[in-house]
Amino acid sequence: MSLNWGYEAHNGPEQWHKLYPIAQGNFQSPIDIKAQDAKSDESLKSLSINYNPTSIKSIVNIGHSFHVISEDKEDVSVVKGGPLQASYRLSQFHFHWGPSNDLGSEHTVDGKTYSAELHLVHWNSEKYSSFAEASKNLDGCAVLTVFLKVGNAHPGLKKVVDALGQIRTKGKQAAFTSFDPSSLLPASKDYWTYIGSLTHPPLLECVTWIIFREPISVSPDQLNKFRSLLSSGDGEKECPILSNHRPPQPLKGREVRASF
Ligand SMILES: NS(=O)(=O)c1ccc2oc(NC(=O)c3ccccc3)nc2c1
Ligand SMILES: [Zn+2]
Repeated sequence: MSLNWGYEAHNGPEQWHKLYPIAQGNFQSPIDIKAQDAKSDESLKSLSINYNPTSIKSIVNIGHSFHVISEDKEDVSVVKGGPLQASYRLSQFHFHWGPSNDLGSEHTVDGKTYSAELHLVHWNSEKYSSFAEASKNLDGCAVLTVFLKVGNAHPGLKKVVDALGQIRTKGKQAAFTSFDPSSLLPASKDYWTYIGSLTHPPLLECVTWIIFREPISVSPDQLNKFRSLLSSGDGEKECPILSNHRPPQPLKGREVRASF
């Protein structure tokens, strides 16, 4: 496998360990959450999520997905509380999806897949000075995760989906401002949490995962707009991003806690 890892048979999740041996590590993500094995933990505080729409700046096609970039030079959009021992700064958010609506999420719940999964990526700005530095540490990152269940169109997703036409090909970037990521969170803040990794290379084991139990809705048309993004660059043969989800990885004895 060359350095350009992806999600196809020749460069996908089953090949990643050849260049990234940590892929076979003991704290890999995603996982299948077995709801009845999750330990209800009264000591888990409620999450304090404070997002400021002014921190959201741009949207970029990174080839295997798209990122909505948050300005992270200061603590403007942050999450703390819950399982976190520090304040974590929002760096970017993105989604994972599949070729059809019956799969696409990375985490699963009792074997159930959702149509897509939102990751809001944060890094510990109390201890580290950047995502890159934080990602080298077990307490470096926190990812808030929301499942997307196919059904009605989600109003909060509309602005994101409508911007995808401006970043159709790999490397394209567009201004994307005054967006409140909180509009993508479910009403209930019940969550599961466990220690794991980034779900694609460099697969670093630096993430406190916080996964909301309640999904938000997404319409088939909105999902098709995700799939209309191209992994190919301008002028190249068009190659749509139909799948960018890693399958669940071995739990290796880790505990999953529930806030509810
Ligand atoms: N699917 S995931 O586990 O949420 C996941 C997986 C791999 C990731 O690599 C990065 N890098 C940056 O955000 C970054 C931001 C600024 C500078 C350098 C890197 N975020 C990731 C999230
Ligand atoms: Zn992700």
